Formats: sequence, structure tokens, C-alpha cells
Amino acid sequence: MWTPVGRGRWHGRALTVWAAAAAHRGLLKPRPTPTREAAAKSRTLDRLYSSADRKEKIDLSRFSVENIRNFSIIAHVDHGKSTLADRLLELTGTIDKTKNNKQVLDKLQVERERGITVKAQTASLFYNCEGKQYLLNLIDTPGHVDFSYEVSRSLSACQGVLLVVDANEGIQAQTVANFFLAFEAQLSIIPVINKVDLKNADPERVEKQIEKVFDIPSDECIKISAKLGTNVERVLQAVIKRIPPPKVHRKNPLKALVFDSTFDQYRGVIANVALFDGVVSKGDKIVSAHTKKTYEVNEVGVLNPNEQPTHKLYAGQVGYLIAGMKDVTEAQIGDTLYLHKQPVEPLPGFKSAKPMVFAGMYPIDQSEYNNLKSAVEKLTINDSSVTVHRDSSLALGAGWRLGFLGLLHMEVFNQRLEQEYNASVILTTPTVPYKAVLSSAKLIKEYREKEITIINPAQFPDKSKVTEYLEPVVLGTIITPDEYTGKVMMLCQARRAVQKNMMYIDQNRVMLKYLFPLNEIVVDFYDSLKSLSSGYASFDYEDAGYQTAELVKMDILLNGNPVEELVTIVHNVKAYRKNVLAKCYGGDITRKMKLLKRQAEGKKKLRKIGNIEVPKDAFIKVLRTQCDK
Ligand SMILES: Nc1nc2c(ncn2[C@@H]2O[C@H](COP(=O)(O)OP(=O)(O)OP(=O)(O)O)[C@@H](O)[C@H]2O)c(=O)[nH]1
Repeated sequence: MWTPVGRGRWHGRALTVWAAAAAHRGLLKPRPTPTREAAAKSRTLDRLYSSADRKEKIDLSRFSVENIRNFSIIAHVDHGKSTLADRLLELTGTIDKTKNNKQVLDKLQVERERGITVKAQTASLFYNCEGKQYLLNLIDTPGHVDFSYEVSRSLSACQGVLLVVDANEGIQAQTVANFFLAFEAQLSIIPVINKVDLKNADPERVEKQIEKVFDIPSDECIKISAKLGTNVERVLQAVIKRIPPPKVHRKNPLKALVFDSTFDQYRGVIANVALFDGVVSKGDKIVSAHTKKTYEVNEVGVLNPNEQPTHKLYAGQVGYLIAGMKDVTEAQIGDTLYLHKQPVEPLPGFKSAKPMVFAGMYPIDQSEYNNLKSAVEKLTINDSSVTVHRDSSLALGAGWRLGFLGLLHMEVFNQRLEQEYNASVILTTPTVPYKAVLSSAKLIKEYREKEITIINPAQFPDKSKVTEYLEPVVLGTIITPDEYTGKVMMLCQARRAVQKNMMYIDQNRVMLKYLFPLNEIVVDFYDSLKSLSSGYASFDYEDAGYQTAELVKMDILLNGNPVEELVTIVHNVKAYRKNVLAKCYGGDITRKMKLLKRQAEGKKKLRKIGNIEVPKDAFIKVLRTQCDK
């Protein structure tokens, strides 16, 4: 077992803002229309899935537990996970080999348009190795930190991972974060150095980095080109040799973990399950440990990569199950399913995702409230990392306050609502979750607790009622070529960050660790980091609790009245009072009088505007402008 560098510091779910900031640039702006390439890919996928829509049932009983391998592909963003998945699907004959197979497991429209994976996708592959037939269950995961909840859940269904590292870029911040997710889950880790075909590839340097940072001997690395298919067969062989089969018992009563699910308007909930014990088949009566409701199983099967019904699913296998769950509240990710007559102790499930940013969401038109409610409920089945609280606003009506893992996550959720549910929404300016320790007995009674979390800035309690305010902090990891270290450090200091660690991962690359206030990095930190390092630095962060902070509520007044929808919480800075006389050094008193008179006239003009009614459109425009900045 390895003892990787700094392991003790890496507790918890690692999160980065890789694209949170990048996404912020495009937040709520019209998205580019799909490129020709995306449209062509979409057509290819449609053909692919319909041609593969074979309805004969596969008999999975021939795969004994020893012949099953469950693994995820994890990596820093763009290091080639989905491309490697394409080659593995081709090599095993799961899909036909054509030039058009590009990231075929990225099935969502948002994924094809943006060229990123946002949902983990499962595919079952059948592979013959040394005369034995193996069933390989592969899960392709997203690389962006905003979707790391997908990665950690996927790992619960696996015994091993392929840790893909780009042969040119080397270890990046998310490589480190994903490694530790797999390491803490005690999975077998196979390092795969990808893109060796690139002119600037330096696989030997990357091997050394892997040895230094993760303590994995360099002879365990497999060097491949997922694009060209070079050495990909060796990856499959390593999966069989180095990843153990699942530890399960088929003779025990059924114990199935729901690790993901989607909602189909005709068939209800489609649950992705990993069978820890037992067998399940069509017609079985099963119970949800979460709701205690009983259902009859209508269909079981594997994803190949589209749904392929099977007679049964056996312990050790990963597949899907449809059991007539029509209500969205019935489908809980992390739930355990068992046979009606054989109750079992439920599996531990998953830790809930911890939202990093909150924003208000309202229908553009209040008459759309119920449709939007149903869309949000259905989408959160497929994206369980979003938290939902009901909320309302004077100007925007009834809506919700939603919690996301980052701004890219927020944008993708919004885009999926539009594309998959035809829903149009207005989102308010995002905020991080602050806390306040209350001193006011009245407020403590009202909230029924002393320490409250503020997810809506309009509810920020006044300083006179509070002992202290707290802000969320994160432990950030930055990997940068050392020529930019000075500039990176200056940027971190400007963002109120405190340095915690620094180490060289090779001769000219530095890994820095800083404690950051979350609100200092959530918006544009990543953009600044990328621009000062010519695009070479990468960034990742993980939750590190809260620290005391000087916070103030910044109201925006309209004719003297605060506007609830535009309130923000900011770190306290000295107030700047505009002194119109500041530039009048001595001199003539009449000049000063003239300036003061002009200022008074300006104020009068403002008052003249009176108590106007601000149309809702105006709010929407202001909120959009705030988000676009
Ligand atoms: N030259 C070269 N390019 C590759 C190789 N593998 C992947 N790429 C390219 O790298 C880019 C990213 O590949 P993806 O497979 O989408 O990467 P990913 O890790 O799945 O990306 P996310 O899911 O968004 O994190 C694409 O443009 C691929 O064509 C390779 O072996 N060689």
C-alpha cells in the first residue's frame, strides 16, 4: 500500500473551481448554437443507439463473480477519459469501429455542445482474455470539480480505477483530487499516461511525477494514445489482472445499491444499481429501504451502452432496474433495494453533497410555477447534488433557493432545465453560504438554533443581533510551472489566502496549498490564475470549514428603499464617502459653494423620480447584468 504525499491533509470530497470561473464568463449569456461537429456527433449517436437497440435478452449467469471487473475512468479535465472509453467500447465490440466515435458516452445535449462530461455513464463490456469471457463494467466520470459528486458516487460501485494523466500536461490539480478519492475508497489504481502521440508528450517525466506524488512505481504506468488506440488493449488486460473481482455473495438475500437514477416520463424512475448480494429478476417484489414502499420489478438489464434487458442481474454486476416508481420522491440515490420477503440491513448510502453556491431560481412567468417545480424535481433525480428550498421574492414571485457545487454546475443545471424540460428561468446572483452566531434571544427563538446558515443574503441578520459572522473556507491546490510561482502567490495573497504548503512535483513544477475564503475564488479566481500563468496552472479545492469574518450586507437602494433581490454580502472594507470637495485645496469659497449646490441639485433630481413601480423586466435585466459581469 502506498503512502502518498500529504495524505492526511486530503480528507473529504475534493472540489475545484476549474470551470466555475470559466463558466461564470458565460453565465446566463446566450449559448453558442451547437457546432456542426456537435450536430454531426448527435446524429451519429442517434444512429448508434438505435442500431444497438437489440431486444434479445443477455444471459448474465455465465459470468461468475471471478469474471467481473467494475472500474471507473478518472482524470483531470480533458486528459482523455471519454476518448479512452470510446476505444474500450470499440475494442470489446460494444460499438462498431468508425471514425465518428467521439466521446460516445457523453449522451446529454449539454455534454455534446460543451464538449465536457457532466454525468457519469456506465457501460457493460464483454471481453475475452486468455480464453475466458469477462464482464467489465466501466463508468466514465466527469473531470470538472463541479461534478465530483458524480465521481465519488461512481466509485462506490467499483473495485478499481484507471487514473488517466495527459503525457504533455502531467499531473494537474484534479488528478490529485481524483487520486485521493480512489485512494480513500481503497480501490486499485492503474495509472494510464495518455496522449503519447503528442509532439510535446513527455511520458517519462509524467511517470516520475506519478511516482513522486502518488508513490506508484513507474513500471505500473501504461503509456497509451487513446486517440490512435495505441496500447489500449494493455489497459483492458491490466483491468483484468490488477483490479480484483467484487466481494459479494450471490446466495445471500438481494442487496442492491442505487448509485444513480434518471426519470423517464413513460417508464418512471430508471435506477442504476450495483448488486452487493443476491439476484434480482423481472417480477420480483422489492422494497426501498428508504421509503419502505414495495414495487414489482418490470425490467432489469445492463447498459451496453444503451439499455439492454437481461433475464436477471447477479451480485457483483452493475445494471439498471425499472420498478414502476412514478413519484420523484421515491427515487433516492444511495437507497438500498431488497426482496420483499428478505429484509436486509441497508448499505451506508452516500454523504450528501455540500453546496458551495446558492442562487434564487424563479419562473419567468408565475403561471409556469408548477411546470418548473415538476422539472426541477425530475432533474434533481438525475443530479442529486443540487439542494432545493422553497423561496419567494416580492418582485419575482414564488421560486426556490438552489444550492450547487459551483457556478459551472449552476449553469449546466439551468441549461439542462431548458433543453430537457423546456423550462425558462431567472437566476439571482449566486452567493456562498455564510453563517452567523446569534446573540439576539428573539432570533434564536425564531430560528430554533444559535448558529444559522445564510443562503439568502436578504436574510442576513444585523450586526447588533450577532456575536460573530463566519465565512466558508476551502483548501486550494494549485499546480503551476515554477516560473509563475511568484505571480500566483501574489494573486493568492490578494484573495486573502493563507499559504499552507509548497512542494516541487518535478524539477520545474510546483504544487501550492492555500486556505482561501470561498467567496474569493468562486467567481473569477480561476480566470485570473489561467491568465497570469499563460493557461498552465490548474486549481482544485476541497471544503475546509468556516472562519470568523467581518461581513456586511450591501443593500442597493432604489429611492432610499433596499431592494431585496439585489442584496449581496461582502467582506467589510472601510466605507468610501464621496467628498466632492476633496480636490479643492484651499482657494475660493465660492467655488466650493458652487460644487455643493450642484450636488444638491443632483440629489433633488433623484428624489423627483419618486416611488416608481419597477417593472419585473427591469429586475431580470439587472440580475442578468450582475451575473454576466
Ligand atoms: N492527441 C491526442 N488527443 C487526445 C487523446 N485522447 C484524447 N484526446 C483529445 O483530448 C480532448 C479531450 O478528450 P476527452 O476524451 O473529451 O477528455 P475527458 O477527460 O473525457 O474530458 P472531460 O470529461 O470534459 O473531463 C479531445 O479533444 C480529444 O480528442 C490522445 O491520445 N491523443
